[in-house]
Amino acid sequence: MRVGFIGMGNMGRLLVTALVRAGALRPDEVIIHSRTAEKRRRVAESLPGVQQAYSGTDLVRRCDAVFLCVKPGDTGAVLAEIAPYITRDHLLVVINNTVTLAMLEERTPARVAKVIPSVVQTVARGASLLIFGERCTHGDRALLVRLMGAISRPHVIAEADVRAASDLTSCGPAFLSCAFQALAEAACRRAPGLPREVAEAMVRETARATCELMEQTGYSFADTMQRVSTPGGVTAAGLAAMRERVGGLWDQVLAATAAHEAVKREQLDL
Ligand SMILES: NC(=O)C1=CN([C@@H]2O[C@H](COP(=O)(O)OP(=O)(O)OC[C@H]3O[C@@H](n4cnc5c(N)ncnc54)[C@H](O)[C@@H]3O)[C@@H](O)[C@H]2O)C=CC1
Ligand SMILES: O=C(O)[C@@H]1CCC=N1
Repeated sequence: MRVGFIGMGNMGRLLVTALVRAGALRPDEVIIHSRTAEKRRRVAESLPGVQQAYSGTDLVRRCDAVFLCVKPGDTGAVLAEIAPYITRDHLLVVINNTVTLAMLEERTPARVAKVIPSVVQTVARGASLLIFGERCTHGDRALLVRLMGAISRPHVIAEADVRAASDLTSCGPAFLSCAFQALAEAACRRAPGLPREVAEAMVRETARATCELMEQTGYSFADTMQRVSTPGGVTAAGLAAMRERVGGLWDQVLAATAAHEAVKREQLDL
């Protein structure tokens, strides 16, 4: 089995590194290509045994499965180069939601799938999303579940649900960081003696421990809120203030990502 990765930016580099370090792929099973030679050289040097391809077509000819780790807008150019060399024996995997499985199936005879990773897979944690096209075989499904299972908790979902689910899993680290940063900043405005880095560390430690508490006890979010809210106490007062705004806020955030994605999909040269 040879698995190729085209695009050695943040995500391509992260996936190759995490999969090899987790032992999900042997270095000699991995072939990488990136538009910038320096980027692929750096990754190959950091992972001895990983091979470099000198063009997209070189990579496709040498691989059974190919991950397209480029930005949605660069997918058309990559496909223009590699599509003539893609056969039905290839598994073609896209890692963004803007490019649809139907677009790939139309352009190539490959079995196609979508894997939505997350930056938290740098530490081999968090959720990933898997979406399989109709041409995928049992072996393709097993392969992607095994690979992503080595570095994350994979969830197989319908393509129609990916935008919102991806807001939880792949945009999630940014959205949660934004919310946590605002919480720490609000505390610092009220407690001038509290250094910002200390407030941010307090939020991180509390977030990590809250998740561990829920995992270990089986508490839901509602259970956790109830446990913390002493009757007549301060948490309930704070939650009442939050509830006025937070539902509508997240609806707006998810509407913004969906609208942006729709525009970008319209602009694809696919
Ligand atoms: N950053 C994140 O947390 C996540 C990103 N994604 C998706 O991952 C994809 C890549 O994102 P990033 O790695 O953040 O972007 P990036 O810009 O860091 O990396 C893209 C890489 O593709 C290379 N590239 C472009 N055209 C090429 C071509 N024709 N041949 C070979 N290489 C080429 C570029 O040189 C660049 O290194 C995007 O589709 C994004 O939506 C998905 C989940 C999470
Ligand atoms: O911001 C983006 O477009 C990518 C996709 C999900 C996370 N990062």
